Amino acid sequence: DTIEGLPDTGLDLSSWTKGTLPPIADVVDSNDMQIAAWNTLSPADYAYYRTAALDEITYQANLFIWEKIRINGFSFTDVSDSNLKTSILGYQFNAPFFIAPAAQAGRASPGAESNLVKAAGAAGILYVPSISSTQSIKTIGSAASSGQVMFHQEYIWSNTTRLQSELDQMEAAGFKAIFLTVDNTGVNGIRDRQLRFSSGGDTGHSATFTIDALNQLRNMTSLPIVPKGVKTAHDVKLCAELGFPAVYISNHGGRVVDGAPTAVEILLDVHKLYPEVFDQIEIYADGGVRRATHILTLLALGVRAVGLGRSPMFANVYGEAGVTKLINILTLELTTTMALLGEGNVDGYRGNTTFINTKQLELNYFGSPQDIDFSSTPTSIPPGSFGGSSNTTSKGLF
Ligand SMILES: Cc1cc2nc3c(=O)[nH]c(=O)nc-3n(C[C@H](O)[C@H](O)[C@H](O)COP(=O)(O)O)c2cc1C
Repeated sequence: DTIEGLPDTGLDLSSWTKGTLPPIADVVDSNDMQIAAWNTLSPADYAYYRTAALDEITYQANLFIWEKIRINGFSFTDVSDSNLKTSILGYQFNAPFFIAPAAQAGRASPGAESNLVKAAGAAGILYVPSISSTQSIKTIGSAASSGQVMFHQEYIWSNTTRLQSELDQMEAAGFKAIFLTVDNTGVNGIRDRQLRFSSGGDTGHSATFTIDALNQLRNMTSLPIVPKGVKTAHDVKLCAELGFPAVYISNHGGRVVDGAPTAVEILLDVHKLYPEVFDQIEIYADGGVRRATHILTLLALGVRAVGLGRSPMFANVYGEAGVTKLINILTLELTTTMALLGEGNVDGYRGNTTFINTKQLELNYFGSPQDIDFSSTPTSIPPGSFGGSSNTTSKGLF
């Protein structure tokens, strides 16, 4: 039997009591974290995290797109060394995945966002708190360990006084960049599970966020801005042309436009239509990432770093220890999978489509397998250009 439509990997719930936190030792992967949260949280809190827009077609597509992709592994290579180090906007982190902005961490644990800050800081990975967090910008910022780099997410509020004040608070609290979410154009998506069980989301999103407004906003902060929630190849190209240092491909975990393509499909479109973009701008992506294989697939398609939305929120039912366990699970899955694929260095995967076969998906998405030129090398921001300290440039080994 599957729970919540997730793959059946043999999790035994027979000793669990509904409404009680199960032993953390029972959790062996990110899907188990979701099932532990489903078992523990109130229906309202669980629905708030789990919900997605309308018929949840995009939510499901995010989770199951990976089934249409085959991963190629190579023998006869030396995989005795492992390296996951990844620069994001010129800052060094220990893994190619980060904790994406997701609202209201306090629904899972009284430690709320601070738990995520501490787990990310100890592991040396990036956390990007949401502006709709339980805790304040300042409280989240002050939970950081010394030298820990965080970015902050922001929405485009129609109230520019609020917007300016929040951007100023983020800068003052030491955040190094802004992920500006551009997919809630005036409104949130309509989410049935939230309507049935939970309370409404934030309001006050600007419905007039044109390129002129965007240019005004760029003058409101000295921090680098990365548009998040870009969901067509067209807008990826536009962000490169507008001179952003990076762009974040995301359908918001299926919570905004039901029917929107997955990050994988958008990336295929970018390869087909605007392959030069990979040499111009850093690309981040998220949606349905639950396994190391999902991360490596996105890297092979030209992504620099991959976001985790729901999984860390679910893991937070165990507090900081849960988030740490989730990070450790994904790190071990990554180093194991990379060794088995014959390339122990994460830089060897970026933009290297030798590792993936997307023909079945291309047939499904474009009507026929494409002759896409996958030869471009994804870009990374040069050291120091956005205040970053150390940085490495990616170079494929194949
Ligand atoms: C409960 C929840 C709250 C979210 N809140 C925000 C938010 O405040 N700002 C934002 O840019 N994205 C938000 N997102 C979207 C995530 O940043 C991310 O794009 C998405 O969750 C990735 O998909 P995944 O959950 O399948 O990993 C939220 C997602 C969830 C599940």
